[in-house]
Amino acid sequence: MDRRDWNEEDPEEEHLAGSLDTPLRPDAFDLTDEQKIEGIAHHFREIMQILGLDLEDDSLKGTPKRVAKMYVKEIFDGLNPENRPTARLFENKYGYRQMLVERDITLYSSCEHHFVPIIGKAHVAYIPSEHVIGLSKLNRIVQYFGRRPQVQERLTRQIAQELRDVLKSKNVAVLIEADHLCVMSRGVNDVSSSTITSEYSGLFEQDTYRLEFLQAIRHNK
Ligand SMILES: Nc1nc2c(ncn2[C@@H]2O[C@H](COP(=O)(O)OP(=O)(O)OP(=O)(O)O)[C@@H](O)[C@H]2O)c(=O)[nH]1
Ligand SMILES: [Zn+2]
Repeated sequence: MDRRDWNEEDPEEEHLAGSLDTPLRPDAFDLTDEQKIEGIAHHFREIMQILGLDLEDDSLKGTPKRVAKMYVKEIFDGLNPENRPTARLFENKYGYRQMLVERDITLYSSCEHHFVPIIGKAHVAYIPSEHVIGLSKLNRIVQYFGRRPQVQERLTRQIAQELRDVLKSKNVAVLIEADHLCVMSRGVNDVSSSTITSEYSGLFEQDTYRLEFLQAIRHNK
């Protein structure tokens, strides 16, 4: 049996293991956005027709195109690497060496199993060394990876990995608390449960840093 099933002796190796990539087809970028919108609108029209909806109806006739645009340009535009946020780094002239926590970042994503919303909050933290990052870029990174069909586990890890890459530091923490509409509004119809996922690396593997982070995100404004 794999040692790591029982004993996380090498946490660094552990957090780097596994595939973080959103599964994409090799031809994922062959079509332009306009071609994607046209294709999705065509197929969505068929879905609506099969459901028995009257596409001549004033209110419904624009829906296939509306949904297609929403997929390509809004809720799934994080599939397009061109939309990856550029992370503005500033020299850490202030010599700030403590934890920086950006908490309560609004998170919208979509469940890749049911294509319905995941709504929640992301909390991220890092410990600066040579550089600090523009605050809004933390929100933008969360937003970018949220705008894909996702499972919360992968979303959490993609955000953490991006922060490590951008900041060139392992000292990163990410915690997401979210409601899954696929759990709330259908299936088990549970409106009270929510899902918490996290990733800690570098100094955040240590209890003191992790607890400081957890305390910071629980504290009321
Ligand atoms: N691990 C994980 N599971 C998720 C996430 N979002 C949705 N799911 C689950 O994905 C599972 C899909 O299971 P299936 O049995 O194939 O789908 P289903 O028949 O619609 O399942 P029910 O939701 O139980 O009705 C469900 O249990 C969902 O709750 C997520 O972010 N992470
Ligand atoms: Zn789902």
